[in-house]
Amino acid sequence: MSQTAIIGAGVMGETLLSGLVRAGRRVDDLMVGEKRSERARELEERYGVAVVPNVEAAAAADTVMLVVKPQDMADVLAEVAPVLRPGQLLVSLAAGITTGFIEQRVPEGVAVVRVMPNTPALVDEGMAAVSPGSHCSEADLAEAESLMGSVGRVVRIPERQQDAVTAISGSGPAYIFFVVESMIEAGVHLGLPRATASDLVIQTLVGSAKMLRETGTHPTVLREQVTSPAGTTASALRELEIHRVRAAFLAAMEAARDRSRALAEGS
Ligand SMILES: NC(=O)C1=CN([C@@H]2O[C@H](COP(=O)(O)OP(=O)(O)OC[C@H]3O[C@@H](n4cnc5c(N)ncnc54)[C@H](OP(=O)(O)O)[C@@H]3O)[C@@H](O)[C@H]2O)C=CC1
Ligand SMILES: O=C(O)[C@@H]1CCC=N1
Repeated sequence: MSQTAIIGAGVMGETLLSGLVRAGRRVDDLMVGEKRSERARELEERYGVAVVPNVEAAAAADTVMLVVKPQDMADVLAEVAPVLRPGQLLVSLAAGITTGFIEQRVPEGVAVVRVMPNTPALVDEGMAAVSPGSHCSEADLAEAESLMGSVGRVVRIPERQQDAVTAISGSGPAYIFFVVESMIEAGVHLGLPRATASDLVIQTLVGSAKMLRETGTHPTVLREQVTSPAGTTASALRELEIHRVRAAFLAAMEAARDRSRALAEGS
């Protein structure tokens, strides 16, 4: 079995690690590169995985997953590049960082795949979009897809779409949680106990998501089915239109897309 290293075990790195373990990857075939010793101890205790210096992880692994912040990527690549060799696969999960950025900093012949994951991977409902770099074989791409497929769905996309994907599915869970928070607060304003409001909103979200997935019906049709003439939903939706919520979503996602582009330039 090939060895996989995860460099950077924060929120997303640990999500991936836990998913790979749940999916049956042998802990002996996994390792983590981390710099904080307290965090290293925590991960060793929680998963029984070896936590080693980045250089050791990069030298030993067949596949190295880079899960550090975009702003730390250049430093980490400078640290591990001297031990990388042709035939290894680098899978970057960092927002904004292009395969070209990585390829310029590692030895020629090292394959690079760019991935945009999301946090629902924690419950095996992740959405990951993968794009090959310029020296990437079908087998490399398949390995990246297999790793990400352990924690959810995977799609292949051209790299030029990655910034938009980051704005939609990468950051997307945060928008959904923001809507959920807002609806719970509204329920509290309307006099419901917080726990009741929370239950109502979460089940409404889960039920609606399941309808979207299982019926395949367009969201506009599903929304219209809820909206009785001169009814309660029509009154609510009119307020959302007056407050330009649709336009706000567009502006928000354009801002996320632009931020992803800027991260590639190191800002
Ligand atoms: N969170 C999310 O929803 C998503 C995140 N991503 C991407 O995943 C990446 C990680 O994000 P996230 O997990 O949220 O961020 P975190 O800050 O939670 O995790 C980054 C981890 O990298 C560690 N780290 C920093 N420098 C080094 C180094 N030199 N060597 C080893 N480890 C290092 C950090 O340690 P320390 O804390 O000690 O600095 C931290 O544990 C980012 O590039 C982000 O764009 C992509 C999609 C979704
Ligand atoms: O906010 C971020 O930059 C990361 C990338 C996508 C989700 N979280």
